[in-house]
Amino acid sequence: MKFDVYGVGNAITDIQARISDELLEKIGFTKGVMTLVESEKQGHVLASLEGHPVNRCAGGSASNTIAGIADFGGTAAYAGKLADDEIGRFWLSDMQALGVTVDTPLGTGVSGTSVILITEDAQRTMLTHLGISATLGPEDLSEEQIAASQYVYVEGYLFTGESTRAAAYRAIELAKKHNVKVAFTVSDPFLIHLFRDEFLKLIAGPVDLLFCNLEEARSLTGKTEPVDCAQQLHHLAADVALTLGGDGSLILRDNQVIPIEATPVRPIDTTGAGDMYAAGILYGLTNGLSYRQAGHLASQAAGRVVSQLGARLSRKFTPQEVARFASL
Ligand SMILES: Nc1ncnc2c1ncn2[C@@H]1O[C@H](COP(=O)(O)OP(=O)(O)OP(=O)(O)O)[C@@H](O)[C@H]1O
Ligand SMILES: O=C(O)C[C@@H](O)[C@H](O)C(=O)CO
Repeated sequence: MKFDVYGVGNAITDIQARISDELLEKIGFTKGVMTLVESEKQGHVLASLEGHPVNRCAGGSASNTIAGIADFGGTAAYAGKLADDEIGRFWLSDMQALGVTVDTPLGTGVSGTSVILITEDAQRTMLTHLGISATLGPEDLSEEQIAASQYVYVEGYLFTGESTRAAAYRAIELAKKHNVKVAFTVSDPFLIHLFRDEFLKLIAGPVDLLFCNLEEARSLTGKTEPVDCAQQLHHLAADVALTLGGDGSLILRDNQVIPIEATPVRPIDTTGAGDMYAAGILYGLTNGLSYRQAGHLASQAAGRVVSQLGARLSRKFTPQEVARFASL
């Protein structure tokens, strides 16, 4: 079996609710970022959502990207840790239904969940309890599957734990050993405050393709203008995809700046926008598209996920749509 992409991440199930800014303020978490919390805290927050419809959906940053690649018709494998509980089995069956290879055995404990609060501006605020996902370690990776992949995709969230950080480094090491490209997503601005030097070392070292959003790029570079941020990062990494929310994205490749427009949509929920964008780029690059074509596909895919509730596409792309969007 050959894979377009092998993903490594915290396997998380999302529990989503749409709430007002007033309620978010009352709950008291920073809007737009991910905060790690204990499950008791999640329970208190969920209890305070009385009367709000709550929806459940498989999630996790790298796993959303891997699911997106499968949605386009790509081949993918994933390493992430789930418990043998109702949520873990739900997550796994969702991934397997997409044809994604996940060989990490279910463990004992509690599966990771993220309570995602979506405000009227379509922004998402995430309260994540990692549970067993934090125990993913180097031993959970498949060297054989990594060697059979074109890219390994590593999420920055893995750096919040010793075991998951070791898994990230091992995945990168195995990728390099087998001449597999390394793609890395910064994941969240708070991680840069904790791991700036480490991330910069990775970006200037083994990372072949970097994904980040504008806030992350500004924080990494100290620059303000998107193109200045992207160019500075491109001095470090061969390929850079800088996302700019509703303003689209910039792809930098061979000292060339490729601007990609956003797809005009009515935003409902931005959860997973960056993840789905990465799916479009990675699917495109591993399936013969140019960087510009991959960017168009990524923009269409991210636009679709922004115009619906949840991080996974509720309506998949047909092969005809993939071909049409990629040729724009
Ligand atoms: N309002 C929007 N309208 C259209 N497309 C959007 C909008 N917001 C985001 N996108 C698309 O999604 C891509 C990624 O968005 P963004 O830069 O917000 O990433 P992100 O911060 O990583 O997202 P998230 O963390 O919410 O998943 C953008 O480059 C764009 O293509
Ligand atoms: O970053 C996002 O917008 C969402 C995801 O990465 C996601 O679904 C997640 O990490 C929580 O499960």
